[in-house]
Amino acid sequence: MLQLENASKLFNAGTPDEKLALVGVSLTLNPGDFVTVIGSNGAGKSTLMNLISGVMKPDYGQVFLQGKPIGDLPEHRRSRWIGRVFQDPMAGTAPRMTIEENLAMAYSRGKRRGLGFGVTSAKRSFFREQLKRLGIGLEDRLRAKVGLLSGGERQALSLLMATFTRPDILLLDEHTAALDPARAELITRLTEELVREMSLTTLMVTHNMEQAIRLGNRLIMMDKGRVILDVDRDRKKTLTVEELLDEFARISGHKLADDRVVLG
Ligand SMILES: Nc1ncnc2c1ncn2[C@@H]1O[C@H](COP(=O)(O)OP(=O)(O)OP(=O)(O)O)[C@@H](O)[C@H]1O
Repeated sequence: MLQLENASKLFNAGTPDEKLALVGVSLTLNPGDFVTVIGSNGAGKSTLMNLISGVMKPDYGQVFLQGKPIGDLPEHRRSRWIGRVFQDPMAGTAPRMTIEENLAMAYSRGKRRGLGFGVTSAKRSFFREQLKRLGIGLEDRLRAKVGLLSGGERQALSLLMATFTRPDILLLDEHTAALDPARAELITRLTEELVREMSLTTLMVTHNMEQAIRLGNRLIMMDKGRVILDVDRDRKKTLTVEELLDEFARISGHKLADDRVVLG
């Protein structure tokens, strides 16, 4: 279980650029929750992800994972429990290393020290088996350099690397936004499959309203550093994009200003 308790983040305190990016956000993700996150530009979505993953610490409030405070732990210490996939396919993998070396690196996360990044034959067959699940033939290219893969292939690999150690929390940061529609659809399908098979507790930021409604069991809406609406499974089942946007405007007092919005 992940909990944010009254988490706030202030940038450039005491300067003319001071910005309260998160304002006392309290949020609980129950085991197996798959929560989609939408909001205006600058609403605080990335900051929320950064506080959870440990890229930055909250200025006030706390983050708890399985009941333990983790707000002071750096990102690398949290990475054994928290997997993250970014929008940029270049971000999650090491381009000069091979597919199997990348996988070995991800695999060693969260394991006891001393196991190293080495690729043993047992690991290799495990990796091959995992890659097969993606259904895009990467299992036959274990020794290919990751820099040679297409954006979609890299993103599929990043997704696998972020999930195959079964993290307590999976953070998806607009992870399909930089892909063409066909590849975005492939990554979305893989995401749904992996999350379902492993019952991963997932938080996914998206600019695609239709996707935000269709995926997962909860949807949260953010505006000006606050969570302004938390939509449950039942309401989500019947919600339309139009109703979602109307609801946003009703609660926030303004239209959803998202320059990358995709209605569906
Ligand atoms: N490192 C930083 N230094 C200063 N201000 C920042 C920093 N990171 C974010 N901000 C500001 O905090 C606010 C929230 O930003 P954040 O990136 O979390 O929003 P977002 O909801 O992810 O926006 P978008 O959808 O446009 O990517 C914005 O006003 C942003 O300019």
